[in-house]
This record gives sequence, C-alpha cells and structure tokens, in this order.
Amino acid sequence: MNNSAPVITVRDLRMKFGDRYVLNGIDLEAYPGQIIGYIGPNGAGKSTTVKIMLGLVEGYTGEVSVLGASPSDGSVEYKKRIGYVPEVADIYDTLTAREYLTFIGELYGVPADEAESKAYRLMERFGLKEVFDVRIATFSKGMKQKVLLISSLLHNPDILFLDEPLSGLDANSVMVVKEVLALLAAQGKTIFYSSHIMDVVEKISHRIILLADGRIVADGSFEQLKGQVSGGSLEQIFNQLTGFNEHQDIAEQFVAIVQEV
Ligand SMILES: Nc1ncnc2c1ncn2[C@@H]1O[C@H](COP(=O)(O)OP(=O)(O)OP(=O)(O)O)[C@@H](O)[C@H]1O
Repeated sequence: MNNSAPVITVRDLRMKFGDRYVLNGIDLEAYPGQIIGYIGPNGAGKSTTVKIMLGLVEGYTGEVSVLGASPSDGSVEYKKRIGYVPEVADIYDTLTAREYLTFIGELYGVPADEAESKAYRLMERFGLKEVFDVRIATFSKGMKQKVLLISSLLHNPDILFLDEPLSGLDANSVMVVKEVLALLAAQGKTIFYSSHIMDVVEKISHRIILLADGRIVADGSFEQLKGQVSGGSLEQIFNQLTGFNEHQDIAEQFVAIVQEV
C-alpha cells in the first residue's frame, strides 16, 4: 500500500473510562504524505484516540507507536515532531499573538527570535500582521483559529493532528488552509484531519477512517468507501455505515416539540 515505513502504528487499542469501553480495538497505520480524514459520530472516540497518540490520555491497552515512540513510555522527544490543533483550545488570550506564538514556538524547541520572526511572517500571510501585538482576547473566532493553526506549525512538524481546523474561517482562508494542507502532505507530512464537515473531508483526504462506537467501520479512499455502500457522497456513506436513516423523523419530532407553546 505504501513503500515508506508507517509514522503511526496502532494495534488493538482499547480504552475505558470508568466501566465503559470507548475504544474497542483500533488497528491502523499512517504513512508519510497521507491526509487521513478521521471521522465518526459524536462520542465515537476520535478525540480519545488522538489524545492517546499525543500522550495526553493514559490507561489504554494495546500498542501505540508514533514516530517510533510509545506515548505510554513517557517519551517526550517525539512530541516535538507533532503539531496539534484541538477543537477547543485553552489559548492564553491575555497574551498578544506575538507573545503567545513565541512562547509556543519555544515550548516546541524553536529559539525565541526564530519563532517570533516565523510567527510574524505566517500571521502576515493570513492577513493578521496588524494585530500581531494585540491581545488574543480581542480576536474573532476565525482570527483565533488562524493563530492556533500557526502555533501548530511553527516547528515544522512531521505529523499534524487537526480537529475541525477550518472552524470559523472565512471562505478565502479556507481555500488557503486547504492548499497549505495539500502542500504539506506533498512534502511527506502526515495529517490526521478530524471534522464533521463531510464535503471538505471527502475532497481533501487521501484516505478516510470512519470510527463508530470505538471501532473502525471503514478505512480506505473515498472511491473505495463508495464501492462498499450505495452512497454517492461521504455524508451518505457516513449515514449508511453508522446505521443512521432517521434524520427526517427526528427533525419532525424536534420541530413538533418546539411548536408546543
Ligand atoms: N476524560 C473522560 N472521562 C470519561 N469519559 C470520557 C472522557 N473523555 C471522553 N470520554 C467519553 O468517551 C467517548 C468518546 O469521546 P471522544 O471525545 O473521543 O469522542 P469524539 O469521537 O471525539 O466525539 P466528537 O465528535 O463529539 O468530538 C464519549 O462517550 C465521551 O463521553
């Protein structure tokens, strides 16, 4: 399937919170240059898997290897080669963009002056150079999202984990970011792209992994997934593979309740 060695290997990954298993045996390998659309219903276990690979969630069983390191060993070096954009970020918004990005760059081992210069130039490309010295607290949602994207890339990581990375971005910025991801993948970076926006996932992913109830229920290119079911779009494939065909009923019940007063 791919000539290079995998950058991520996951074997029989299981995780339980309390008595409940949220991951029921995940197996996957990810290779350089792949954009992997990592999708699934709310609560399927996407964030949990990613957080395990990032070393942020412990207590799993099975084998996880990221860039040759095992998160459960307490390895930290491999983390310098990873970028992460969480869905909800605790961004230090009392800081200015300059302060925040320089700080994050340094955390990843980039010298302060390099991080600052790079951050400024990246902010400039996103149309944000005028607010480099403005506190992030005053930024719009899309502006904050751009800062997060920049912060995940300052150290030129080999693997990127992105959770709804286009959230809040305007149509022009979306085009830029999609192109940036394609170029990074073409350079051999591996991108794990979690999103609920199916048409974007369908277009940008080389490979799509669909998780449901803590299990992988599909793994392949969009064309391969289309061959498995009778759906034309990724949204339809998602609905079929997760056994969901009640949207009309649910919507009608929902509106009926709204109309009760
Ligand atoms: N720290 C935790 N303690 C207890 N349960 C948790 C914890 N983190 C996640 N869970 C549970 O694990 C399940 C999977 O959650 P996870 O956040 O991985 O889902 P997800 O696929 O990322 O969902 P979404 O699409 O809504 O972001 C959910 O049922 C969630 O309630």
